[in-house]
Amino acid sequence: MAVFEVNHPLVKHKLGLIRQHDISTKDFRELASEIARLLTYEATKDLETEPETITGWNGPVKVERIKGKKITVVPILRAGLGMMDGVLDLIPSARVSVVGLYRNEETLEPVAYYEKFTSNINDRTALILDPMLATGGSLVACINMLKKAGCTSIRGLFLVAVPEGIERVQKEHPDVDIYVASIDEKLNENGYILPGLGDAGDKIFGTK
Ligand SMILES: O=P(O)(O)OC[C@H]1O[C@H](OP(=O)(O)OP(=O)(O)O)[C@H](O)[C@@H]1O
Ligand SMILES: O=c1cc[nH]c(=O)[nH]1
Ligand SMILES: [Mg+2]
Repeated sequence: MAVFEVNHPLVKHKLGLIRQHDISTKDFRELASEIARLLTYEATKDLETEPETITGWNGPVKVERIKGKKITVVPILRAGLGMMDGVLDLIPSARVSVVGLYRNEETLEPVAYYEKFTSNINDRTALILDPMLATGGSLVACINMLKKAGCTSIRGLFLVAVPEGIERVQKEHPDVDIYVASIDEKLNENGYILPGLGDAGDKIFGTK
């Protein structure tokens, strides 16, 4: 498994803005989407292409098109929806598969409540979307659900992660690659990422 921390200046700048404590719902949403777009650019840079000849303005012209497995985007409800528009901006024809998970606030264990996958998920690369990778429990649960459905090619896109969550996923699912805008320091006693973003779901949905 490879972990890519995307150290692009635009990503760093936008992370600085999204960490602001009094950020509005509107700004948080816009920045989550913009960073997701930049992560998508990185997470798709090794997709294979194949040559094709099309008719251009002056006759035949050789172009390239993406070949191989098509993509399904997998937002983890709720907060993952905040990254979806940014990803679909770059991959507009991707199918969307949805996983509903919430973290029990006391045990920090993930609770699954919804699953709706695109057909033929075994023929697609899954791009899991979630702003936060904390203990890693939610990501491991989501990967388990995807693999059970037959998916064999999985990547995850996150705004912020911590080393312990990454290590857990590396151990349980060494075949899954992770793209993250920032690997932060640690979890606090309530399982929140420091310095982190706070509760990403609440910030995207305006529920606090
Ligand atoms: O790595 P973990 O320790 O599992 O924590 C990360 C999960 O917690 C958050 O979701 P939350 O449970 O707050 O649900 P929400 O998106 O509905 O707010 C976040 O969006 C991740 O899914
Ligand atoms: O810091 C965290 C950890 C889990 N979920 C969040 O929304 N934020
Ligand atoms: Mg939440």
